Amino acid sequence: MADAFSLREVLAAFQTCVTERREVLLGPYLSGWRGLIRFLHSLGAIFSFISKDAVAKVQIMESYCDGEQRDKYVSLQSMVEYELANGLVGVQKRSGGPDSGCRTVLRLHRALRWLQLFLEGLRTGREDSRTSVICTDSYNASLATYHPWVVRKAATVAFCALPPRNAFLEIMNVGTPEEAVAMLGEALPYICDVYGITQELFAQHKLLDLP
Ligand SMILES: CCCCCCCC/C=C\CCCCCCCC(=O)N[C@@H](COP(=O)(O)O)[C@H](O)/C=C/CCCCCCCCCCCCC
Repeated sequence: MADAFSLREVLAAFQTCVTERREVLLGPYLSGWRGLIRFLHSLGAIFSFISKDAVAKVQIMESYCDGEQRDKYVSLQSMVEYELANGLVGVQKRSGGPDSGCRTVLRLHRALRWLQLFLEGLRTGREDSRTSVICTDSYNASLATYHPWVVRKAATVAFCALPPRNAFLEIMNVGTPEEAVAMLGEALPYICDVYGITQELFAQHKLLDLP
């Protein structure tokens, strides 16, 4: 099936994100997100409010990457430099203008922290552990801080629909649960690396609290 989720492709995308100069390339970064969103779609309509928001953010970034200033949106580093130098990042409050690349990536970046915690929880969890609990714990330790009550509530209800851990590992399309766990062990360092570089870059430029 052409559109089926492939953890291998997501892994390859996050792996090729980071250059030798420790820059994060936006092309593979967004293609990693596209792969994750494809997986989210396969989990059913209850997750559609989450995937809609993720798709919207990826689309904003794709429009910058394909737009007139595309050469400034090759990497996170070039994007930050360009948007800061040109006063495109609204550091005080949302201006009503188009969302900047920095603000949009920040939302995805925070979600990447959730993903890191969730995949680590899945990888190290017991066979009989509940995916919904792993997901809720990871969410509460990361993204939930930035979400209003109503979003937190809706997200927590949706998590209850997640299949048990082994069924979840099977739908990841990698093979047996053991093979999926091994692949998660391979994937996580790349995701952590992308997260760490982005965190440092945004902290350095005081961009971690963009409204
Ligand atoms: C390796 C395979 C297994 C794991 C596959 C996981 C697939 C996950 C795919 C996508 C993750 C969703 C990313 C959501 C981005 C949310 C960004 C955000 O925080 N947006 C909020 C703030 O935006 P602004 O208003 O400031 O523009 C927005 O309010 C959010 C609304 C929607 C709710 C977001 C809930 C996020 C829950 C993340 C957990 C996803 C659960 C997936 C279950 C496996």
